[in-house]
Amino acid sequence: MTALSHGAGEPPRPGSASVPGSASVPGSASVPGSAAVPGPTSVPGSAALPGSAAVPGTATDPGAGTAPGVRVRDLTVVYKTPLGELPALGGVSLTIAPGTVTGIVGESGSGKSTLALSLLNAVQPPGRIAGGSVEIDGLGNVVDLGGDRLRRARGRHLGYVFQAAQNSLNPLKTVGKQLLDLGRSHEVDDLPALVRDAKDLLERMGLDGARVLDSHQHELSGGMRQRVGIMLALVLNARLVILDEPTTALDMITQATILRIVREIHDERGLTTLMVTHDMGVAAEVTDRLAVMYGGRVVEHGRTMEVLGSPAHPYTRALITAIPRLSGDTGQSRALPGRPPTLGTLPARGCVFQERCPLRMDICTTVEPPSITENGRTVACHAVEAPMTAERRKEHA
Ligand SMILES: Nc1ncnc2c1ncn2[C@@H]1O[C@H](COP(=O)(O)OP(=O)(O)OP(=O)(O)O)[C@@H](O)[C@H]1O
Repeated sequence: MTALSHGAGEPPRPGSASVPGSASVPGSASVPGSAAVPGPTSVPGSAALPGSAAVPGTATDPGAGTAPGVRVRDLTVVYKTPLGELPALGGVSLTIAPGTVTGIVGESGSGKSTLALSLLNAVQPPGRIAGGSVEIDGLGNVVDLGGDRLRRARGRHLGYVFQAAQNSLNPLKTVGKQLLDLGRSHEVDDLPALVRDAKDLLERMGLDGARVLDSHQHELSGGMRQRVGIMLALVLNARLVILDEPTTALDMITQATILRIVREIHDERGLTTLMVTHDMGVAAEVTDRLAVMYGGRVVEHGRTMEVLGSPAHPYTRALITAIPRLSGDTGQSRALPGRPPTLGTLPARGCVFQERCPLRMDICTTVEPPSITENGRTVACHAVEAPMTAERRKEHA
């Protein structure tokens, strides 16, 4: 997990426990030690959609108003370690269809937060994007964006909440004051409408909107602050929303409720949403597509119900078997044996999952499996690929 630090609008450092104030909030003036916010200027696609409380007076932006698609290609992100630069993402490719909610699941350290940060070009030292591209409709390749263009893009197009959102607010200002700062920094000219939208969002998430806007950070519980973080990510009406475990301070039932509400807002406003989660149950309920990560790779990606209903990759199968309510048999559920790799223990060659894989073959120790896509499902596994190839041969015989 990761946090988006604010102060200077600096993005977060994945994996670093020491990131101050995290979850973030697009746009807005930052105050030292405050939650802040990279990315200024105007509000993304504010054309009102049915049911949405759109932000009025916003920019005329070519990418605004429609849900963007995202194409990640061969993305490699490395972190500097005592052993040298090691890849946290090793050539990830992932296509996110416009208008979908895509869940990213996988054990701790699999690279979920690093991937989410890369979509904002927000990987911080000691990490860096070492190769590949992230094409976002209306924005282009964000890996090539920098400086003011990048800050503007984050505000206009990208709403985001990173984990630990509860620590990201400015302790010196009320939430309402921070909301107004956010609106001004994005050139929202109807600030009263922005406040109405914020209240509406907070109330949908079960809070007293007026009271929360009048409160300082210390007057709110962790779960309330996380909901404020979600509100701030949505209130500017960005069309691409990136949520990295935004509800961990909430109990399980409230988490599920809030994510259901996020899903409703996604549908009403016509967004593209990426949601990092540890919770496969939540993923099953609110996502359209699921990408399963392991060792800095996307090992399987497809329609959520298909991935969960008939997992192809042995890692996906193991993940599902480890969760009783998904495997449907509490007697059968068991923890995945072994440990996920760290940057220093990733196999130098072959498949990243080889050490824990029940289907391991000789080739798995020497050749990295390619990602093969069939019928909307992408799987990177030699053991899965062999039967698929045989099937294809039969079909063409
Ligand atoms: N600042 C850093 N310096 C060195 N290594 C890092 C740093 N941040 C992340 N990593 C490493 O990169 C890999 C991917 O980390 P990342 O935080 O993206 O995983 P994750 O799947 O989001 O994990 P979690 O579920 O625990 O948040 C891990 O091995 C992690 O230890």
